[in-house]
Amino acid sequence: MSGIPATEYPSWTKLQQIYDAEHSRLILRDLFAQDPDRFSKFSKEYTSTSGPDVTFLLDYSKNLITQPILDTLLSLAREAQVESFRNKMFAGEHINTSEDRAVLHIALRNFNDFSISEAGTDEVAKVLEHMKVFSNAVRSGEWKGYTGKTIDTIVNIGIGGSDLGPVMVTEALKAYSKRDLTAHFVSNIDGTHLAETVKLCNPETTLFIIASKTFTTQETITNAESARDWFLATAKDKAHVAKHFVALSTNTAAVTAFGIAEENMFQFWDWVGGRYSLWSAIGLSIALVIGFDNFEQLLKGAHAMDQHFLNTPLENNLPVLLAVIGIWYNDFYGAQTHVLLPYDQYLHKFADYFQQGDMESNGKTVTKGGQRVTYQTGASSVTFSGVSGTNGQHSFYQLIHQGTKIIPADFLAPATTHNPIAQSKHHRILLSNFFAQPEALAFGKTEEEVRKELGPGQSEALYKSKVFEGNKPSNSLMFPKLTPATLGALIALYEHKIFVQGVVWGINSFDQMGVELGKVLAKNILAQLGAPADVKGHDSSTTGLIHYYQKHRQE
Ligand SMILES: O=P(O)(O)OC[C@H]1O[C@H](O)[C@H](O)[C@@H](O)[C@@H]1O
Repeated sequence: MSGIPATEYPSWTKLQQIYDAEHSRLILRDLFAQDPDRFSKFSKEYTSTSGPDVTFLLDYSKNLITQPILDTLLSLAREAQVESFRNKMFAGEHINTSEDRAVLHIALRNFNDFSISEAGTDEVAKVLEHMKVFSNAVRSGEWKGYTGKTIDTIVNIGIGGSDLGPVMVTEALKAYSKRDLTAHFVSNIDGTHLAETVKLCNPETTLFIIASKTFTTQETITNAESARDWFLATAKDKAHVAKHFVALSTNTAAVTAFGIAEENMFQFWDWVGGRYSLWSAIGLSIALVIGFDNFEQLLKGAHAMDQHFLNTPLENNLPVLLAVIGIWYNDFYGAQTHVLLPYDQYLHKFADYFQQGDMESNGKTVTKGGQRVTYQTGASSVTFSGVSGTNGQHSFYQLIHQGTKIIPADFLAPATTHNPIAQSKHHRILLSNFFAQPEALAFGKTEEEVRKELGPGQSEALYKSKVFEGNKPSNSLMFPKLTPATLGALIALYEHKIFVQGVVWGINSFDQMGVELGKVLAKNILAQLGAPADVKGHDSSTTGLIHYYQKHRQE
């Protein structure tokens, strides 16, 4: 985030030279054969030094790197002043320069460990207490709906960062959930999302949580207003809204104007980016589903990872290692994609979540200094979403194994499952795939092996089609069990990875101007949808599409 183009660092030039001279010789089969200690050299175990016990193993030995390459990648990080910018973030400096804001999601899980002089950071504990009292009251049944019934359903209405984090975490920690409280998440402006959700709700026992940092997001406010209409169609009296609607926001004026009392508003601050907000009041639905104590464990697990990131030399710093290895593929191998592949059904939304985290943070073409970059950013950004476990193997892995593209992958899995059904037979099968896939990707299958396997007399085309070139890189990350604290640490690990990449690329990882443009354009068109004559100022394609809609709509 220095704003200096990455190409100006001496290590960038050196990496390009190394790539040009050596990449054809960087063959994982050979690298492993040459060095029996490769695994121990290129893997690290993380153990938390504060808070709840969290440990995991990061194996990065199946990457197309040697020690000199890794050293040069780390030099690049040093030249880009990653350490200094990391310290600035933790100190509350306004590193989000385009919006002149601090970037302090780390303050939300800091538990007064280190002091930060930014307005609002002193209020974090108060909001956490508010969340605790409220979530306990709802979970215990003490908080009643307008007819005196206990709340049994919550509906979080939010989009982007005000949706994806709570969705991902409540799914990931379902094993810790309160079974008699059902949670729904409505994000899409498509009325179908709300309509299908309220079909499952009883207005007397449903609590709506309106989650929006700005409280101006069109989708969220429209969904919230329609939810309120749906509720009032039964409840009639507007005074009942207070028992069934709460807000999570930085915008008190807009929340009160909507009709939600200030005491039912959970505050956060402009230094919390939307895609980094699950640790804030935006996590209220998480606290409701898994209980406040577990929510606190999530925060503490993340805080311990923050300390690791802050205090560990770069060569042992796990977010930094993931970041620079990602840069190696993105900027020197030209990789367009990076996949997150959790072998854990509970983590089936993990990639969805980091799609926003990575792509909205680092999908930028200009540096902080305003120069257009000449290299790829937002790298490792496109993730395949919605899959976990072996499901992906039966859909898109073919392209990773035998396609023409290089797609680096991160495999994640727990050693122990929360659901050891059939004496953990399922889990052993799952994990055997977790071990087998990175191995197959790295080492492939040679033509010689295929010929031996198939025997003579087959067509040449068949022999060739069964060859796996291998040399496809991956990281493997294994943890004992998916606990709230472990999940917190994993999320923080990837958050900091994204931060480090942004610093090296010289971009601002904390604004999202691209998203803003879409909002403005849609608003203009919305005003023109009435009649064909209103449709003005568009290209012939857009005009044609709007005219087709106007001809065929039935409202
Ligand atoms: O929480 P809100 O203010 O409603 O914003 C919701 C989302 O809006 C936009 O899409 C931003 O790019 C996201 O970062 C944000 O999470």
